Amino acid sequence: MPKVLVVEDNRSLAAMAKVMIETRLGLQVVLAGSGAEARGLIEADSEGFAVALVDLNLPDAPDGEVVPFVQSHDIPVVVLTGYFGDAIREKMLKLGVVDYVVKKNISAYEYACRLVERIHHNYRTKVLVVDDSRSAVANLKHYLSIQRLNVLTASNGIEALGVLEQHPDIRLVITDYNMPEMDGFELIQQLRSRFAKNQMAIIGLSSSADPRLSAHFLKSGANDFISKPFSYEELLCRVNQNLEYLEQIDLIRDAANRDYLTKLYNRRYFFEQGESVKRQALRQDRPLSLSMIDIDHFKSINDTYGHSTGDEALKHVAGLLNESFPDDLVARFGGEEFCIMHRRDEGESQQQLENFREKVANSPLPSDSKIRVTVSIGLNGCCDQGLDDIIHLADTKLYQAKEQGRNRLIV
Ligand SMILES: Nc1nc2c(ncn2[C@@H]2O[C@H](COP(=O)(O)OP(=O)(O)OP(=O)(O)O)[C@@H](O)[C@H]2O)c(=O)[nH]1
Repeated sequence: MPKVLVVEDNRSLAAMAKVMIETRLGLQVVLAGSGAEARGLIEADSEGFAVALVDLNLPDAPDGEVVPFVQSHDIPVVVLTGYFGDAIREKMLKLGVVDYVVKKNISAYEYACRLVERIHHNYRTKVLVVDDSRSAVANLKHYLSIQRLNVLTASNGIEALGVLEQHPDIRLVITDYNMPEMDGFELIQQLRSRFAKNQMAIIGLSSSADPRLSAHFLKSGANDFISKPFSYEELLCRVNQNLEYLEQIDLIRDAANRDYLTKLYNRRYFFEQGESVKRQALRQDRPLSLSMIDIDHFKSINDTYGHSTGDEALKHVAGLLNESFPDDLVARFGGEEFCIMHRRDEGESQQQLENFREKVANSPLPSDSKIRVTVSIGLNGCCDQGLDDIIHLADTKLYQAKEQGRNRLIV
């Protein structure tokens, strides 16, 4: 699990930051009460810290001396300071800290917590910078790298489209307006024909004094616009805002696609995705198979131990499904019934499903070692029938498994 280092001599503030980061972000926090302790922890730690929150004024490092040391170990730093002035701001930005937070009240810690989350996500977020000026690209790359974003570059629109072919998971494009070959507007139009606004953010960039430019960028499909020259902080805020917006949309989309209790995909998503997995497999001539899985005598679990134990059993089986079929499309179809689209043929799936069936039968519920459940399974190959028909065939086999005594697989 990624770790966060909090360097703070005030114990209650340190404890508050720890609770906030651990409960909200699920990241592990390591506390250091002094500069010396921070140095010791960093030197002793081989895995490294994803980010550090560093108090500027420590008894043994009263003037931010810890900051360069932390940075020299390639750890991004968010500075916490009780006092704020232009001199400190200049000094910290020159050092290349991610941001500085004035410790005025709890909202300062909430902001710091959001920055930690942002950096944590940025490690796996790709940004494309498109500008024909090498110095502008270098400057942006430097600023974005401070925030731990993965920066790709292109010097015009045509080159940018090529980079996107290689990296379709780019989440943010920052593009200049005036470029040879293909300018910023044409690039945005091309991008918008492939990526919707809630899939990829685009920030337009220009040094032109023409006031119509920002509106033109936004009308072309950009999410935002920055005038050159800009400060590091303006860039930070705009980039963060746009990425946060995309991630909120991802969360909403994900919540709509998943079952609330087990967090597996729901039936609607299974049908939506299943069709495209099927089409892709057909195109690439790869095998597929489909299984229906049902927990045996589930009603009696509810009746004997109560509904919450029934819920726990569902989550338990869902956990084993995730563990056993990490590459497949797994969904809760409703009640105590699950469906898997396996990216392999019947023979291979049969072996995997037998292992899974045995694992379920041998794994008691975490809360009570006396309670175990079993599952019945129907498995069918995926040929050129429709998804409904394949599900129906697997379902028929599942009922045969029930009729033949349960806790078994019928192919
Ligand atoms: N706890 C809990 N129970 C659920 C949930 N959804 C459905 N159920 C219960 O699951 C039970 C399914 O029972 P049945 O369809 O009779 O099947 P069964 O008892 O598993 O019997 P067989 O399938 O024939 O082995 C019903 O009692 C539902 O109320 C849920 O989200 N949580």
